Formats: sequence, structure tokens, C-alpha cells
Amino acid sequence: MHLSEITHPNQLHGLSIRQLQQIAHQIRDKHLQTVAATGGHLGPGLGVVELTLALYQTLDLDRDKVIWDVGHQAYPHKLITGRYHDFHTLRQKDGVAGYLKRCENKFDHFGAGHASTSISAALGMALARDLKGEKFKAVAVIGDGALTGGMALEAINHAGHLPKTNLLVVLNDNEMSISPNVGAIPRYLNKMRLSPPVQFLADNFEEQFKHIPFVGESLSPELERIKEGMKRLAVSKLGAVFEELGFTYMGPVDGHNLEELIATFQQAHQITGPVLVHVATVKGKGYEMAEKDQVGYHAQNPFNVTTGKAIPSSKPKPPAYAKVFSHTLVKLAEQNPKIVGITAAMATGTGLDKLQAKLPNQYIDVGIAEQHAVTVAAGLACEGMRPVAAIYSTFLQRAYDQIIHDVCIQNLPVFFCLDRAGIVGADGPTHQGMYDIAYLRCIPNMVVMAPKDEAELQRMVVTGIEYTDGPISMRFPRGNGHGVPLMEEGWEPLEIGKGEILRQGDDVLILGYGTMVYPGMQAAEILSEHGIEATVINARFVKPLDTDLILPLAQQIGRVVTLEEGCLMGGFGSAVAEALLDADIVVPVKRIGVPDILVDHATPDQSKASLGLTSQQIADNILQAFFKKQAAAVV
Ligand SMILES: Cc1ncc(C[n+]2csc(CCOP(=O)(O)OP(=O)(O)O)c2C)c(N)n1
Ligand SMILES: CC(=O)[C@@H](O)[C@H](O)COP(=O)(O)O
Ligand SMILES: [Mg+2]
Repeated sequence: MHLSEITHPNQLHGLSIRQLQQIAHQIRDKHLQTVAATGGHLGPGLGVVELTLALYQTLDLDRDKVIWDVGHQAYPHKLITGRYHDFHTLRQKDGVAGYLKRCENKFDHFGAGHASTSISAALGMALARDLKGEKFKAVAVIGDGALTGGMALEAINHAGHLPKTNLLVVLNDNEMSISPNVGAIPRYLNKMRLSPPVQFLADNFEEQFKHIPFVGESLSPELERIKEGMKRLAVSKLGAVFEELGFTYMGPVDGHNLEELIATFQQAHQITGPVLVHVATVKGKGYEMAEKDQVGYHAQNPFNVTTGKAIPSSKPKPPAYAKVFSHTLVKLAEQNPKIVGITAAMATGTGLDKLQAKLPNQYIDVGIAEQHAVTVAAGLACEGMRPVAAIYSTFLQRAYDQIIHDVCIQNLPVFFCLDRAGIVGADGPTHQGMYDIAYLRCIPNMVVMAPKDEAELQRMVVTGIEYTDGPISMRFPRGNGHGVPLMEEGWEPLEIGKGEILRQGDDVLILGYGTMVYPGMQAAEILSEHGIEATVINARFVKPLDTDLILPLAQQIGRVVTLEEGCLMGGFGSAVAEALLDADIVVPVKRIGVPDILVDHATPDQSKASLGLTSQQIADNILQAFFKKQAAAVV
């Protein structure tokens, strides 16, 4: 049977190891060729090909439910659940999603994208199953990185307390998060990986006794019991933590040995209560470059399969915001030993790996533990350090209570740097940085700012570091800057709460925030071609809002437009509208941003065009809203 003929995982039933190995080869090839063409996650999925095939062969997917943690490693799952022929549309607009989605496929039992949720979800389904008297197996597949997330431990704590609730947790241990995994849990797992497997101990014991004359031929029941005791002793040593937490621990199992995997899963399915099968895999298995560079091939832009090199872009790109951020932070940290950069397992994405390389004592990676990261930052601030919590906008959502409870209520000077704020593109709705303007500006004591370009980002990094009156946050987008000149040092901090006028005109007031300032300027030029002159403001701060600048202009000009790359509800436009209302300034306000919808995976440009965020669309919107003029001719 060829992979392309599989539309249901149950078609794996009855296939020989040889046939499964052939399908594994076809999965790896399809996975590699597709990601090379579209970009996406590579190492994670290549590492779980055998695990997926073995697990699914031992399950009935018309009944049983497999929940994948994060889901970035579930491309093999997608390929054997009816998406083979659409897989070339991976992570493209209207194409196959990069994570599991319940609405995409009936075998995607739980959506993810954010880590550490799978055990909770699977346990919830198992509890429902038992309440309904149903019989399906509930299986969570979680990586060693995701296991460092607090939610996973909360779920283990709960499941381990339910000896009658059947639940299988498959721990995919490849010793990697995106970067090498960190913390005591991975260290413990590694010890188990390295120790001789339980089976070896038991077999060895049997081997010793086989050669004893007369007795050795057939182990008496007593000796059999001793052997089982040896195994239990070994297991209790190897899987002590999980066994003590109420799980039956099995493993470590070679995650690329189909026979061993199938036998282990079959055994695990017979055990009552929570079971954890510890599978040792290699991230990137089967593609040498991904095995050698497991960090670099966690995810890739389109690349040449033969060379492994990224396909060069047609024209040179300005530096990525993340690069400018980390470069500036390292420069400042070299001069200020109190600066400590904190990441939650996103060292390369945030660029903090540069800080780690240069100033390892001023760098902390807490693992996938954003809540912990924020409160560690609060503790550092209590002791006079200058903590910089570099956490993606979407992942910081995980730590909302810690931001309020541990930082803002105590007014501690933590500097939050939110990368990937705004539309991120291919990662889709779970990763869009849509809500940070709204979720941060409503918290007392929090300063909220965003730069218009990478040069202003440098000034805001200095501003954030030098501001110690309380918590302060700065958002910036995924991707590249505008190519404006950058200074190597001597960045001038900004005055807190002050915006800047970029252009003057009497017909309409355009207030841009962050990434929407440049589109606002371009829209003003289009309006000018229609005889409409706009004043354009770079707001810089949404809290405190520069009301001294904005309110008199709003009163004078009489037409206000706000622009933001974030949710309209509670966002920058809301802040402006509230300020006008509180000042009894009654003027028409047009808020342009992201409406109350989920933004699906596409390129950022495609998403912006579908949301009316391009400069042409902004100009058209203003012309129609305020001047009842025909939409501007598309230039
Ligand atoms: C809450 C959250 N924080 C950070 C991330 C970013 N992230 C995606 S995959 C990953 C590493 C996951 O490691 P592991 O679970 O071991 O899976 P592997 O990639 O090794 O297969 C991280 C940190 C995320 N998806 N969710
Ligand atoms: C699976 C996951 O959450 C990360 O790999 C994420 O996709 C990284 O996003 P960036 O590519 O924007 O760093
Ligand atoms: Mg891992």
C-alpha cells in the first residue's frame, strides 16, 4: 500500500513491519519535499513518523482519540488522515493548517499551537467518556519541551490521582525544545534515556540463569517472580517520578523501532489507569541536515532539499525586528549588568540566543513556562535587577494573571518585549499577536508602547530599560523592518506618553500606532492626490495616551482615524475614542484594525489585504467614510 492510498489510519491495521517501513519512508519524503516548498516545521514531524504509525496501528481511529501537543509535529498524522493530496497547500491561505484544527479534519480531536495542553484535553475527554459509559482510548502525545509547561504538570497531577481513569500519555522525548531543552525534568528524562532499558536488565537476568545446569532450562515460578521484581525495581528507578505520581511508566522505548513501539503500545493499552510511555526519538530523523542542526531545522522557510540551504529571497531584506531588538539589548546589557533577558524556550525566535552567547550570566531560559518567566522577572525586579521578559505576544497570553498579580499590582519595573505582535502569517490564529494592546492597556501601572520602525524600536528599548517607575511593555512585529538607518549606540530615550507629528493637514487626523504608522503616511499621500490633506501622528504610546497632542487636533480638524495592527475591541482606537468621550469632544472617529474575527493562516500581506489594512484600502475607507468620494483609483 502506498501512502497516497491511505485516507483513514485504520488502513494501517494488519500491515507488516516491512509495509509500515515503506510507508514511513514515503511520509518522510512527502514531509520533506512539502516543507522544502512551503516552509514550516520539519524536525518535529520527521522525529515522530514511526511513533505515529505504530501508535495508530494499535488504535481504532473510528473510536479512539489522539491529541497532539502543539501539533507542529503532526504532519505525519495529517498525511495518514486524508490530507496527503492537499498537503502541498500546507500553511498557505485556505490550505492545510500547520497545526491540528477540529474544523479541518475529524481525526484532529483537539486544536493546539500553544504547548502543554494535550494531557489536560485528553483527560477531559477520558472523564467525559467514563461519565457517558463509552469505551474509546484517549491518548496524548506530548514532547519533552511541552512537558516543561506548567499545564502539563497540572494535568499529570490530576490524572495520577485517578487510578481508574484510563489515559495514555506518549512522551516524545527528543531532548529538544526548539533549542536544547532546559530544566530538571529534561535532565531526569535524559538520565532515563541513557540508562540501560528495563528490558535489557530483565533479559540479562534471564541470560545469567539459563546456563545453570538443570535449573536454568526453565525458570521456576519463584525465579520468574524475581525477574518481574527486578523489572519493577528497574522501572521504579527509571520511571520513579511518574510511578510515584500514579502513572504506570513504560520505557524508554526506541522511537524509531516499529516492532518495539507496537509491542509497547499494545501492552500499554491493556493497563488500567494513567500510563506514560516514554519514547526516545531523534528530532529531524531521516534528514541528515535536520538531525545535525536540530535547532535550525525545527522550522524552515522554503529550502533546497539537496543543500539544505534556504531559497535566497529575490532582493536583500532589511534586518528583522527581532535581530534589531536583541542586538540593541545586548549592547545595553554589556554596559548594565543589571539587565537580565528572560525567554520561555524561544531563544532563537526572540534573538535572546545572542544575549546567551555574549552574556550568559544575564540570560535565563525557563523552558515553556511563560507564567513562571513573568514571576521570575518580578522577583528579579524586587532585587533591583532590570528584567527584560522577551515573550511573543501570543505566548504572553499564558501569563496574564502573573502580569497583573505579580508585576502590575506591585508596580514592579519589568520590561515586557512582545515580539510577533500583530499578524504573524502562516502560524495562523493560535499565533497571531492580536490582543496585547487590549490586554495590557487595561492594567493599572502598565506603560504600553510600539515603535513605528526598527530605528524607533532601538529608542524604545532604551526607553524601556531606563524606565523604572513600574512595568512597561513594547510590541513589535514578526519580520523585517523598513530599512531605515540604524545607530550603533547613543539611542535617545523617548519621553513617556508623548507622540510625534509626522505630517500636517487640515482635513483629517490620522493616528497611527506601531506598524500602522507607515501605512497611515502612505494613505495620507494617496488622499493628497484627491485634494484631501491629513495630519498624521505617530502615537508611540497607547498608555499613557498623548492627549495633550491628540485632543486639540481632533477638536480642530474634526475627523479622526485610528490605525492599529491588533484587535479593535479594547485596542488603540478604543483608547482614543474613550479619551475623546471623556473630554466631551464629539467628532466622528473611524477605527481601522482587526475586527472581532480569528485571522487564519495566510501570508501577512494576504491577511492585511483581507482586513482592509493596506494604505490604499485605508485611503479608500477614509474617502468614503468622511468625504463621500469614490474610492481612490488603484495606483
Ligand atoms: C505556550 C507556548 N510557548 C512557546 C511555544 C513555542 N514552541 C513551539 S514548539 C516548541 C518546542 C516544543 O518542544 P517539544 O514539545 O519537545 O516538541 P519537539 O519540537 O521537540 O517535537 C516551542 C517552545 C508554544 N508553541 N507554546
Ligand atoms: C510551533 C511554534 O509555536 C513555534 O515553532 C512557532 O511557530 C515559532 O514562530 P516563529 O517562526 O514566528 O518564531
Ligand atoms: Mg522535544
